[in-house]
Amino acid sequence: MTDKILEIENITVSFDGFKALNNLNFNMDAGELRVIIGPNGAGKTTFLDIITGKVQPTQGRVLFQGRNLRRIPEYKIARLGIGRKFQTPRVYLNLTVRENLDLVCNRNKNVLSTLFSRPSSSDRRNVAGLLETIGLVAKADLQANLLSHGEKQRLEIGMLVAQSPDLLLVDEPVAGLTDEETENVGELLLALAESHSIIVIEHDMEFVRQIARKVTVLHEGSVLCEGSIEEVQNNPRVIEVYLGQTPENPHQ
Ligand SMILES: Nc1ncnc2c1ncn2[C@@H]1O[C@H](COP(=O)(O)OP(=O)(O)OP(=O)(O)O)[C@@H](O)[C@H]1O
Repeated sequence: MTDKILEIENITVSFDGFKALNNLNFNMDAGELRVIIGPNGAGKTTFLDIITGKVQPTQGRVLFQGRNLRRIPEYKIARLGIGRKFQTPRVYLNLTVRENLDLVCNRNKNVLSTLFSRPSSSDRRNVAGLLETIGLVAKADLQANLLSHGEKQRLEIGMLVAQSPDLLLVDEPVAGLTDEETENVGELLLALAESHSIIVIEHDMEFVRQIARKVTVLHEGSVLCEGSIEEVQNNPRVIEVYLGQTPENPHQ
């Protein structure tokens, strides 16, 4: 048994010779909430793609709970316990919040039987608990198209959690959200982090400060540095990469 939920060893991903990931090494303990930042084109999305099996590495390997994911198809990796939340919410807009959650809580049944049969008492408990967790109890019977963007994001995170993943991958969850919605999503992720391992990719530094314990900075397909938000923000190489210039020498 390993206490590492994820180990990424010497991963390179080449697209026609261009290395989107370049000899990248990364690992994460079970139970961690890790935030990944990096300038545009640093390789953040590709990093998630190699974990979920959407992209196969040119070189290197990904171990999830000690298991090599090489050549395992995307849908099987999802079943092993890796859930991914994309940037734009993918909820069923014509269903209510509760129906959306019912669907995933009953994912072994088909859509029609889920909608037209009475959910079992354990399913009801699950859905009630999830509604509570995502803060949408009062909106449970509202159609999802009437939710705000932030509420849709929270609903989709709830749908992901309903599938009981061991590792949650969350891609820019607060892009386009108001400050209040951003804070709500942050609180939700912090609550989920008590019982899940989570990787969040994010640009919004205010949000990163709200949720981050440990931050990994990607640059040109490799890990530039890791540490607390303060360590990372004060790292001269990070400053250089973000500003695109060498920081001024304070002694000059
Ligand atoms: N399928 C592909 N074919 C060719 N190049 C690609 C492909 N996917 C990504 N890239 C390139 O790889 C690099 C890393 O892309 P990636 O989307 O992973 O970066 P990112 O850090 O997520 O960027 P952003 O913050 O802009 O979303 C970029 O230069 C991108 O153009």
